[in-house]
Amino acid sequence: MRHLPYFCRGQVVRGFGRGSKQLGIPTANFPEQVVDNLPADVSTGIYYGWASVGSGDVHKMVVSIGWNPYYKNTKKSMETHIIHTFKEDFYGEILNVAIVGYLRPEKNFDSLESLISAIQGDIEEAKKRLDLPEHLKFKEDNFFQVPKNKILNGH
Ligand SMILES: Cc1cc2nc3c(=O)[nH]c(=O)nc-3n(C[C@H](O)[C@H](O)[C@H](O)COP(=O)(O)O)c2cc1C
Ligand SMILES: Nc1ncnc2c1ncn2[C@@H]1O[C@H](COP(=O)(O)OP(=O)(O)O)[C@@H](O)[C@H]1O
Ligand SMILES: [Mg+2]
Repeated sequence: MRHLPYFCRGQVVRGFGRGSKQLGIPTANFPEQVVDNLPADVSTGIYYGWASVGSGDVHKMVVSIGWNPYYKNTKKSMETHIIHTFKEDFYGEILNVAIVGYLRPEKNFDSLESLISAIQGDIEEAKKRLDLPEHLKFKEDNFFQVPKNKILNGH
């Protein structure tokens, strides 16, 4: 496993629309290119860390990297659930993430309910761990100090 933290940003794209509708847990999906550029030593699995949208506030997050065995995806995805209630969707905006810790490997489940409760467990565990000083410090990292014009008008 790579030495964390791992920082990355990219545009939020559409996935299969399952996160909100089937699970009640929306996940902001990164484009294929961002997923393909993950270092080989960032293994698939469920991680936690910090995230912000554009130049917005930094929130706790959980992120899933892999093939979603429950849904048997054929393409690897990287999906971030931000632990915050947003007023509206933010497709097309830049999502900034700092992955600071690993929770567990991806698993298959025998029901949707079991998948949902596993994810809810991940969220509770992430909330606790992110309060530890060793993780809390990354909330203030320079990575998140992005000037507005740089990220809104792009690249
Ligand atoms: C914290 C977290 C843990 C997850 N764990 C698993 C898992 O163990 N197995 C799995 O098949 N999918 C897992 N998922 C992925 C969900 O299946 C996925 O978010 C859902 O299919 C939504 O996909 P969509 O963005 O394409 O709509 C996890 C997602 C999150 C946010
Ligand atoms: N707390 C949140 N965390 C992640 N995405 C959120 C959140 N609140 C709203 N969203 C929006 O919901 C979208 C993800 O919903 P989801 O059902 O997973 O659809 P998709 O399959 O298109 O990724 C995100 O792209 C974002 O615009
Ligand atoms: Mg999603």
